[in-house]
Amino acid sequence: MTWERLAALGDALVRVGIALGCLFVLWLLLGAYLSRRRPVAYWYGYGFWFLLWRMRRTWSRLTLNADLTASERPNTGVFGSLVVKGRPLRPAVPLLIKIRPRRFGATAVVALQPGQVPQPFIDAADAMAHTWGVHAVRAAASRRGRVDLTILRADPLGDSSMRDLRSTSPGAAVPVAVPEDLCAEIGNREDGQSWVLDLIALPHWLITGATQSGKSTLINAAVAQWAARPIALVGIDCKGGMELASLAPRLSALAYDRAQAADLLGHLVTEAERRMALCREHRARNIWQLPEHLRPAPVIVIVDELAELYLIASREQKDAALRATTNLLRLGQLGAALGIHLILAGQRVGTDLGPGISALRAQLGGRICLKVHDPETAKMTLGDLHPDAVDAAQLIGPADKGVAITTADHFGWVRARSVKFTDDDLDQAVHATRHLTPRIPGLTPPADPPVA
Ligand SMILES: Nc1ncnc2c1ncn2[C@@H]1O[C@H](COP(=O)(O)OP(=O)(O)OP(=O)(O)O)[C@@H](O)[C@H]1O
Repeated sequence: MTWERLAALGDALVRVGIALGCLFVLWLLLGAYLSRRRPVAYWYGYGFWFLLWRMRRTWSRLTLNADLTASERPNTGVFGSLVVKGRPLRPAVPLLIKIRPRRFGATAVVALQPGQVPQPFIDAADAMAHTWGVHAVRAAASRRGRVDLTILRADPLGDSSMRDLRSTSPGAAVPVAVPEDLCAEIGNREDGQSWVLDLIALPHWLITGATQSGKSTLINAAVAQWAARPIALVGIDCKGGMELASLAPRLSALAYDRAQAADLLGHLVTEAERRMALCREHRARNIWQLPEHLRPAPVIVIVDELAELYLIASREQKDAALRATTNLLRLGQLGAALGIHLILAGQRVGTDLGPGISALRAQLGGRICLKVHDPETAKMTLGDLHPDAVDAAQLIGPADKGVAITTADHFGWVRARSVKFTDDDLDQAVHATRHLTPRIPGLTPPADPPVA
């Protein structure tokens, strides 16, 4: 090869090198622009591929260090009279497959080795998040032999700015309720989906949270949507009506103390029995199977400070408390199919409220636990359905307003954050929809604002 040809080749190589360098710089600049302006596009174009590379590169070491491997041969041996157990010499690494990008991060599936169970993978979710440098990893076993991983690239709950939740325009009368009316979108879930209170899927809810944790904000965000639909809202606020008074114009009834609550709940039990007879007569298994012209309005009973119904200071209060809590339990048992739903909120729920509280809790399939001060409330709210969620609930900090652990479809539970819904938003929604307030037999709408 002559000197000229070598020089020409060198020249060409330098030009290719410069072109590649320019492309690389352009690629970096585009990445920097997208990461600031278009985070989702950045994730699909850049972030996810870095994560994929990182997951593939670290998977074997991660499984080894976190004891997630199986052994191809038994890892016990007999030496004389001793049985020795050790680390397998040839560990079998479970397969990491189906790594797919998603808006919120990624999903992947772990194919377990024979003899492995999902629990160690669920426990090691934190180790995975640290290794891959992501916000969180959730592991759930939905199928035999598989563990589904949901990888969250960042905390999607950081922003709780209010979106337009009032999909049904307030003021527009809708004559007959349909099941979808019972869904209220109240915020964002950690997996990037909307946080929806769906009273058809889960008819009754328990919401716990210390003072200033965000209970009212969350309930009000739901109420604003229900108010715009043909749904009766009923309030029980034994703190003298202080919390629910702002809903009064749109409430079909409001009780300010335990005796009034006992009467109100008694009327609702009678209404449940009337609906039951109606369903029986028309061979319907729930109110949604009734002909439209006969279908009664769904009723949502909102109880603020549940403990106030249970705690008694004197013998006279005992009778009212017993009536109120027995009626509440009956509604929990009968209400779901009859369109009577319970949203029960409180700062503290514990076994000290009496044996009735556990029976009531068993009827409340939907759970929301905001920041609570005592482990028992977190356990009472989540422990019976999702024992592994109790620790997550206790990690919610006092500054995490509106952040909660909540019941969720296929995950079992998920972290979520409600929208920031202001008192002005609520006033607007309540006043724009007051003419939609349905009449329920036996209930009288509140006439005037309560006197505390
Ligand atoms: N999702 C959210 N994002 C930001 N701030 C929120 C959120 N939810 C609630 N807050 C704020 O937290 C504070 C307390 O909220 P809220 O009144 O709903 O709490 P609470 O649990 O009902 O309190 P209390 O039991 O004392 O009535 C309010 O200032 C509210 O604006």
